[in-house]
Amino acid sequence: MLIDSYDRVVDYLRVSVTERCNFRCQYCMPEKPFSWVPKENLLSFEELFEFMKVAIDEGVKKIRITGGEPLLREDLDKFIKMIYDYEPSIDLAMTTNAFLLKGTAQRLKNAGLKRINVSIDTLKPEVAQAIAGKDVLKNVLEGVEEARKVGLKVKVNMVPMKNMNADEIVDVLEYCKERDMSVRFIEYMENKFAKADISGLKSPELLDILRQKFEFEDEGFDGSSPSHYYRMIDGYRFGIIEPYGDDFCKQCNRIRLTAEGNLIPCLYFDEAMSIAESIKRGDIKGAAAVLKEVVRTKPEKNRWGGEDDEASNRAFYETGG
Ligand SMILES: Nc1nc2c(ncn2[C@@H]2O[C@H](COP(=O)(O)OP(=O)(O)OP(=O)(O)O)[C@@H](O)[C@H]2O)c(=O)[nH]1
Ligand SMILES: C[S@@+](CC[C@H](N)C(=O)[O-])C[C@H]1O[C@@H](n2cnc3c(N)ncnc32)[C@H](O)[C@@H]1O
Ligand code: SF4
Ligand code: SF4
Repeated sequence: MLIDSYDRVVDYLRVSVTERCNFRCQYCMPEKPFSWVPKENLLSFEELFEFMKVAIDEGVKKIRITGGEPLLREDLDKFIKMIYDYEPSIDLAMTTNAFLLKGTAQRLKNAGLKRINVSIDTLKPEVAQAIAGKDVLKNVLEGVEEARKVGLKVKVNMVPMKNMNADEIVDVLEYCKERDMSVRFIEYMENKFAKADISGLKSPELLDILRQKFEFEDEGFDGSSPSHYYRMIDGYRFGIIEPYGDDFCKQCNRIRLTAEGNLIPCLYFDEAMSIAESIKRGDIKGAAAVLKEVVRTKPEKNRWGGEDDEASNRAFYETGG
């Protein structure tokens, strides 16, 4: 079992398979194109899998494939099948923008993927275009329908922003509720790659808007999910992810692996250790030692909105959010 210095059990590995993305979301990516990490620096799926076996053997029970946009990486279904075949009981999930999901959902499901979290920030085509930098909404919504049809469990993430999509909070919730998909509203996290003038809605503002339309009760945190959950009278649950509080850090169970093989103890901080060398050498003991060291050095909590109002230097498209 992997246990950090604050007695937290680490059993959730988020794996970013690429930092590349077909969207340029205002809150995540710079507007101007930039140079990506060269493809030769990426670990192959076989190499990533070698490390994942180590992590599973050490006690990881939940694996999330993310990015950038994970569906941009070829043969993702084969990678998912490798993980599933090694340990079918793993909670095997993916976070995606869903643009390419219509043509891939069935293959991913057949390979062993159990559930997906999809970003839907708006239901208006022109707003989707403004946020993502291209006309994406039709593909996204078709991708979600296909995923549901093939039997993947779907959750939705929305980042509500003032003067952008804040007036659609109720609409997005209703869209999800009608389809029995849980929605989580994510407070915008400041980072140096986002468009400078974004102003995100904070939890009290979100709750005020939702209370005008719905009745619900505070359910608190659910296990180790970063989301604070609320339950409506009819049983429907929605969540709010509040990184500016650090409540969910107390039960943090996660580490992150980038496509280049950097193992990251905390989403907020720059620190990371590479497993690439050990894995390429076939040094499984070395990779396991790096994993244990990263878990040992996991910080207690983030510093978003701390005394100095700090913002993260980390790119979410690199770490996978
Ligand atoms: N500050 C902080 N935010 C996080 C962390 N994990 C997830 N988030 C935020 O929550 C967003 C949604 O996460 P998802 O990729 O959907 O994964 P998840 O919430 O772990 O998924 P579930 O297993 O379905 O609960 C991320 O993109 C981040 O914005 C974390 O460790 N710290
Ligand atoms: C980095 S993306 C990667 C997966 C996929 N491309 C997607 O968008 O779902 C993962 C999550 O990070 C969230 N995210 C990115 N930048 C963020 C920010 N500045 N604040 C809050 N959430 C952010 C997105 O909304 C998305 O739900
Ligand atoms: S949030 Fe996801 S879809 Fe949007 S730019 Fe970042 S990685 Fe791409
Ligand atoms: S900010 Fe760091 S410590 Fe807090 S939940 Fe996220 S990864 Fe864990």
